[in-house]
Amino acid sequence: MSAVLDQVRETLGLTVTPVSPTIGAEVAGIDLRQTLSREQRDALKALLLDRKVLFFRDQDITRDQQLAFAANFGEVYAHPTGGVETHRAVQPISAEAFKKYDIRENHWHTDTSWRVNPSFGAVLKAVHIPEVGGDTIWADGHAIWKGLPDDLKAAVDELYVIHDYQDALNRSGERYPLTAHPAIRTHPETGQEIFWINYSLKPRFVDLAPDESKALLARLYDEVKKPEHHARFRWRPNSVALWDNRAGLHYAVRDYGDFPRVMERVLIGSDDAPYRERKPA
Ligand SMILES: O=C(O)CCC(=O)C(=O)O
Ligand SMILES: [Fe+2]
Repeated sequence: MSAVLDQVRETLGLTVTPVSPTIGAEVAGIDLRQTLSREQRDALKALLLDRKVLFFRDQDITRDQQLAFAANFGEVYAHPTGGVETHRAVQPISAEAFKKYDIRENHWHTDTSWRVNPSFGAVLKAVHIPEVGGDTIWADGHAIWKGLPDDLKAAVDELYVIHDYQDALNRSGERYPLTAHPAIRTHPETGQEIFWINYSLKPRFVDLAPDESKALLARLYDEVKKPEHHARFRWRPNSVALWDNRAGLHYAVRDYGDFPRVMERVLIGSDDAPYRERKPA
């Protein structure tokens, strides 16, 4: 495992348990109710860059503490669909909360990709876990890119994808312009090539005919779905996840029937680091 993990274990007494070779780790030995020291914050940031998503158990944090934890990594962003009554930037994630939109989290997606500068990441807390099911899966965008067959890599390398939030929100009456991002982005901090297509926002490739675009997206979706690229998390009450939205995709599994499932999410700012142009392969 990476040097970052060894260093964090030694210097801060954290227990870091990777859940796959490249993505995900459970982190114990830290209390998210407390203000983080600079060393703790820097260590978690380094771990996050390395692991792409971090999981914490038994963190009985208030909404204010969740906001404060998120703020260690950037400015908190209030999503336009709104927050809980008491906190505008704590977004309820549940069937109930999404009733008036066409938003579904059981597509492979990235968060707020309709923005010119999408979010850096998010802190998600489990509030009410269904009796069965309701896991969340994160996919390593770099592993997806690396695993693409050469012809797919070449086909997608220079393409831009449309992110269409208007369609998802059409029942809310709000208006959003279309945004385009490269299908393969360079991560602004790690420099990794990241497969970054949001399948929940009616993706289509700029410069491809609709049929061609659809066929290519479908072939790529098969790559995204490969379990080898995934870290799957089984929630318990007071579980918390922190992910780097620039590093891959995620998917909330809708396998809990009518059991209620309630999560609360704090989005972390925009990814203000400039998107570097990718060097030709
Ligand atoms: O509900 C979940 O597990 C994840 C939902 C999601 O996609 C998000 O919070 O960004
Ligand atoms: Fe999401």
